[in-house]
Order: sequence, then structure tokens, then C-alpha cells
Amino acid sequence: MNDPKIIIALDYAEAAPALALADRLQPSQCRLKVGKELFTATGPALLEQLMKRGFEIFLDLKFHDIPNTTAQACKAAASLGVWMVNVHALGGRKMLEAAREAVANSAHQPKLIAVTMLTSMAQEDLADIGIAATPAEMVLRLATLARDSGLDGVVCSAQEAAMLRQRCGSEFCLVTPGIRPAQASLDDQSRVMTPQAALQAGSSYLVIGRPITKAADPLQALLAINQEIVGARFIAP
Ligand SMILES: O=c1ccn([C@@H]2O[C@H](COP(=O)(O)O)[C@@H](O)[C@H]2O)c(=O)[nH]1
Repeated sequence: MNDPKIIIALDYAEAAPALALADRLQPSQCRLKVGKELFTATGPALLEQLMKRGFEIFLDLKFHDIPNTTAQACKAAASLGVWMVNVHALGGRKMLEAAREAVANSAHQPKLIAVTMLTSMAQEDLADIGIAATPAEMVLRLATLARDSGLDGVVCSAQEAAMLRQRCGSEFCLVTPGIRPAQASLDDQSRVMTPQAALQAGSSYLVIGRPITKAADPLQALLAINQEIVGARFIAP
């Protein structure tokens, strides 16, 4: 089965532009990510419309709450029929295990992954919140916790992918936002990598938003990135 590597972040304020873009795309070219902005504006109805077009959906709501609340939210998300859902690893072991159990007990079982450290954050942002670890140490600690709690993988930056591929194994799913083609604007991202380098570092899936959605021709931008990554494979360091 075709396993497209790019997940386009549909960060729009309403359904119309998201559906207009989806109508120009094929499910064989990419998966789609619906996050807080679009889901809050449109709700599950939009997910249905995207899935009806054949797309697999990453519902990126990054749940982070007490274990019972997070588990119930994951159960509700799983019932929507999406491909992937996520929580914040900072919620801790009990929360991660509760989320894992909720998804495992659902009729439809999406992949469940945990956000480690947001790709917009750098070393100084950790210092601001009283964390002395480096980004790599922080990400490794949270990814190990997520793996030990039975999750399918993590959200991390591609800069940590090679380390996590070695430490967490070949089956652990590494979903990496902060992807920027060479010369593209970084916007608010800090820990970035190019599409090809990210796959070579061990990323499983590349989350890409503005470099595609804000391009003059989003379809051409997607096709160019898909062309760039043809044949790109993990190269062990
Ligand atoms: O650590 C994270 C977790 C999630 N994201 C999300 O990915 C996209 C990235 O969009 P770009 O426009 O390519 O920057 C966005 O929806 C974020 O919410 C992330 O960037 N980093």
C-alpha cells in the first residue's frame, strides 16, 4: 500500500480553503493534518468530508490533561475514524498509559503518538521554563517515556530523528514538523531540517504546513517536495 511521507498541515480558519486544497490533491500524494485552529472552527464534520475524499487524517489536538480526561478525549478522537491522534508526553506516564488504554479499547484504533518538545522551542525556551536539559536530552527522555508507555511514536524535530531511530528502534514512529525546504522562511520554527535530510535522519513522516499552503501553487510545492524525497532513506550515522 502507498505510504505517503508528507502530512500537510491544514492550518486554516475555516473549512472552505482546506477543502479547496484537498480537492487539488490525491490521497496517494500526502496525508492531511487537522489541528486546533481548523478543528475548533469546523468540528468533526470537516474530518468526514476529508476522509470521504480518501485522505488519512492526523488529528493534531495535542491532548494534555489529567489521565481520565485525556483518555476520554482520545476515545472520542478515535471514534472519529482518524489515522493518527496525539497527546503531550509532558502529561506523564499515567496520562500516557491511560491514553494508550483508551485507544486500545476503541473499535477503531488510530496511531497514538506523543509530542516531546515543540519544534518552535530552542535551548533558551527550556531555560525559561526551568529545564536545564538540552533539547536532545529532553526529547530523548520524553520519547523513551512514550515508548515505555506503549505509544506508537512521537512528534519531535528531525534534528533528533537519528538519535531516536537508534535508541527507540526501527518501528517507532517519528513524526517531524519543522520541515523547511532550503531557502524557505523558518516562520516561528526553531529546530528545522530539509525534507530530504529529515528522511535520511530517520523521520517516518514529515509535517509540512506553510511551505505548501502559503506557496503560490500549493500543488506544485507538494510535487516538488515529493520529487526531492524520492528514494530518500534512513542513513544510520
Ligand atoms: O512540535 C510541533 C508540533 C506540532 N507542530 C504543528 O505542525 C505544523 C507545522 O506547520 P508549519 O507551517 O510547517 O510550520 C503546525 O500545524 C504545528 O501546529 C509543530 O510545528 N511543531
